[in-house]
Amino acid sequence: MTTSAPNQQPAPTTQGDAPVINVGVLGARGRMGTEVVKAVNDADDLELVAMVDEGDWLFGLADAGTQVVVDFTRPDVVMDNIRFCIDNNIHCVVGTTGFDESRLATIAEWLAPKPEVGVIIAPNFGIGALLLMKFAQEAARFFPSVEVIELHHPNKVDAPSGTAVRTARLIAEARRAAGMPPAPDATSEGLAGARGADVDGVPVHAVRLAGLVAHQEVLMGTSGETLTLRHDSYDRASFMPGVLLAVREIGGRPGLTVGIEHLLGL
Ligand SMILES: NC(=O)C1=CN([C@@H]2O[C@H](COP(=O)(O)OP(=O)(O)OC[C@H]3O[C@@H](n4cnc5c(N)ncnc54)[C@H](O)[C@@H]3O)[C@@H](O)[C@H]2O)C=CC1
Ligand SMILES: O=C(O)C1=N[C@H](C(=O)O)C[C@H](O)C1
Repeated sequence: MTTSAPNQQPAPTTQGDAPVINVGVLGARGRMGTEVVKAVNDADDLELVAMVDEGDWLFGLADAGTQVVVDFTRPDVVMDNIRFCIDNNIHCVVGTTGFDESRLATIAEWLAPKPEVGVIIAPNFGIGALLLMKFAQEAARFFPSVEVIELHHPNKVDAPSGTAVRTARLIAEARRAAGMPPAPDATSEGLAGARGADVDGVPVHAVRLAGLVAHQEVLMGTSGETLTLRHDSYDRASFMPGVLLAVREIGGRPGLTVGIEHLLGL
């Protein structure tokens, strides 16, 4: 691990002729953090310089010469982490959930005086999940009815998932753009929550089940037919190509980027 003075971008090391990116992982002992540590260690062009988890000193990131932080922590701590990274000129690839418009606006304000720093907030790094969102957006205008079901492991801290919220919002935007009225629904809820959470007019249902990792279905319906789109992450390795892509690209993408679909040309 290398060290450098805080508040300065460290000089990159090299792997052959290619510069090596110094990576720090926040939430390094968690389910996703552990997988990121493995993926970074396996990549020739990346060097793991800092592993930080709850109770560790954030300044360790700057002291180790971190150029890009990957954050998989918790919604209640992630904003402080991002603030620290921006203040210390460290690019930030964030997979942690819990971002609404107000949080995104705050990050944009923090970034304003730091035009060279990049923050990528990605609700999902899985290629299949991103394609599902894209297909759902495409299909939305053809189906008056739509519901989202997300299914996850029971240790997940939040509900609904960040991916489900993003998917529902993208579908709602596509419906509005097509001038569609709200989805038909004559049901009155006998028990609160029976129809799921309302995200921008789209019902979102959250299932928590032992044995699952991360899964999502979008159900669409019209007269006499339905369309079901489903994505399954069976292993957290599924998120790693997207995470590494963001780590490699963020240096060339200053400012705030939401989602990695543009990095993939989607
Ligand atoms: N964008 C994506 O593709 C994905 C996002 N996620 C999201 O990532 C987040 C983490 O998920 P998991 O790894 O399953 O959770 P986890 O609970 O296994 O890991 C979180 C880790 O963060 C640590 N932590 C807590 N506070 C911290 C702090 N202040 N500084 C540093 N570390 C701290 C915890 O000790 C723990 O080790 C969740 O918000 C989850 O929804 C999960 C999978 C994929
Ligand atoms: O906590 C998880 O596991 C996941 N979180 C993200 C989310 O909330 O969308 C991404 C993926 O669904 C796995």
